[in-house]
Amino acid sequence: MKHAFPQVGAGQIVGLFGGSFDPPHRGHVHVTLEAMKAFGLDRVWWLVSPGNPLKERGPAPMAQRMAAAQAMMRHPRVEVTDIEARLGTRATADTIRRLRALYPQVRFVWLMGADNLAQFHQWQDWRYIMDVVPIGVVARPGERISARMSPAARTYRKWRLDGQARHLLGQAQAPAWCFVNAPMIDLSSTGLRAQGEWIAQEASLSGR
Ligand SMILES: Nc1ncnc2c1ncn2[C@@H]1O[C@H](COP(=O)(O)OP(=O)(O)OP(=O)(O)O)[C@@H](O)[C@H]1O
Ligand SMILES: O=C(O)c1ccc[n+]([C@@H]2O[C@H](COP(=O)([O-])O)[C@@H](O)[C@H]2O)c1
Repeated sequence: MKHAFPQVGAGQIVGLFGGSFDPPHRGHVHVTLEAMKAFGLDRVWWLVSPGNPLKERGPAPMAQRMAAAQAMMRHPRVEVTDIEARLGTRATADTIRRLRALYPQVRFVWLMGADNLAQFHQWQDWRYIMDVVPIGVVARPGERISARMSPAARTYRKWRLDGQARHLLGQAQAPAWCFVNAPMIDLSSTGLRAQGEWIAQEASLSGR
């Protein structure tokens, strides 16, 4: 039986990779695999968001994005979930509060691309997030400098783990964050939407 909430053993390190996934693309898969390897994660959960609080445009319907994400990300240690819709949370800080209460034995790590670190100080309760979960940031084309110079990176510069210690991030006590310069993939959902690739990609994933 498929459980509504992912099952995970005590003591496991779970990377939370939140996104609109509108549509999902190979960049998301790449970040997931790089992060799993770099930060010593046991599992990654893709949190398909009901809607980014900072984006005005609402995403495509959840069922469509979930189906496409499940087809795109097939890996035994990665789970694609609509848990935020089930919990009724949208802001990441609220999701993390709820997940920590639901899974007290699990160590969560928040994962994101460098563009989100550049904007992180605009997120609701962003300091709470920094203070309770380690954060793994993966390089994204064109975003290296803006991320490193961002208010969040500067405020928390003392707690940045050196790249060489990245495999310790999953076990680190927050605040702790790490930026990895993995090889980058220059893909975005915006670009795919502009090319009308959403429909084409969905059709090819579902074998139509
Ligand atoms: N090519 C990429 N390289 C690194 N990180 C990425 C890449 N694409 C997406 N991400 C990260 O994946 C997470 C989810 O991103 P999202 O679903 O918004 O995709 P996106 O391509 O950024 O979409 P959009 O163009 O609509 O903003 C974010 O943390 C984002 O930084
Ligand atoms: O909590 C916030 O205020 C907040 C603001 C912007 C983005 N987020 C989260 O960041 C993740 C990436 O969002 P997106 O739209 O860039 O894929 C997704 O899980 C969003 O819910 C969260």
